[in-house]
Amino acid sequence: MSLVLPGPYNGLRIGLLGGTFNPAHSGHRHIALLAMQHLNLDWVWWIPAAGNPLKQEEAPFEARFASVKRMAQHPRMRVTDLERQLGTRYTYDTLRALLPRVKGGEFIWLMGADNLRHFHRWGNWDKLANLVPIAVIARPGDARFARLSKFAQRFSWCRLAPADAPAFHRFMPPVWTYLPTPLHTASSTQIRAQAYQRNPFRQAISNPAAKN
Ligand SMILES: Nc1ncnc2c1ncn2[C@@H]1O[C@H](COP(=O)(O)OP(=O)(O)OP(=O)(O)O)[C@@H](O)[C@H]1O
Ligand SMILES: O=C(O)c1ccc[n+]([C@@H]2O[C@H](COP(=O)([O-])O)[C@@H](O)[C@H]2O)c1
Repeated sequence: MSLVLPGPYNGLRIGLLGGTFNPAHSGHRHIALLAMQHLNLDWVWWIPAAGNPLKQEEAPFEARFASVKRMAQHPRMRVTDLERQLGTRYTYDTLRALLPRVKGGEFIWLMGADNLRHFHRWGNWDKLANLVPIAVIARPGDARFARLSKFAQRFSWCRLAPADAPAFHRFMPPVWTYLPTPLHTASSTQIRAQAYQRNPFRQAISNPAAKN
């Protein structure tokens, strides 16, 4: 199967920012910009999830994709429907399908600190950590959940200091870092809740009350 990639990758360092993006917001852009800066990324590829295995009641892919397009306007950011093309939902499956097709590129998985807390519930989470370096970016919330997470404990031995993270390429995964960057409070849940208060009928497709 041929894959339409969002841009060049050979010899380049690319951050992969997967997300449900229901909708994309300025917090996502904030972490994409910080990751670029702290990890010396050439590009950030935003990957709207085909369907997050741990979430229900997502808005249609097309609407989420369009919201990412608006938020990712930057000369070194691209949006891709890779998961749609690959037919994958689990990140492990996405990366296993993608990485062999983009040899010559250096890829880093980007995620907010909230995802560390439940990372051990992701499909093949420990094998996933063996596929790519992972950069975790600070997010408001109780930092203990990240610090005490199964992931942080299991992989404590291969955690790099933030200053060493631009040298990810010198290490075989598993390797990860936690970037204690300035915080941004935006959240999709909050945006959906505000939209719902303004007009409950129009928002029925992603009623925040249905999430928990
Ligand atoms: N304000 C933020 N600061 C840091 N990371 C964030 C922030 N918002 C989202 N992220 C990260 O961006 C990625 C995609 O997030 P997602 O699309 O789930 O947004 P969200 O605001 O967390 O959504 P929801 O409120 O619906 O759970 C995740 O890795 C998440 O941790
Ligand atoms: O593979 C999994 O089991 C898995 C579970 C939860 C989330 N993910 C991925 O993690 C990324 C961020 O998810 P989210 O819910 O924070 O938007 C997105 O690309 C999801 O597809 C992946």
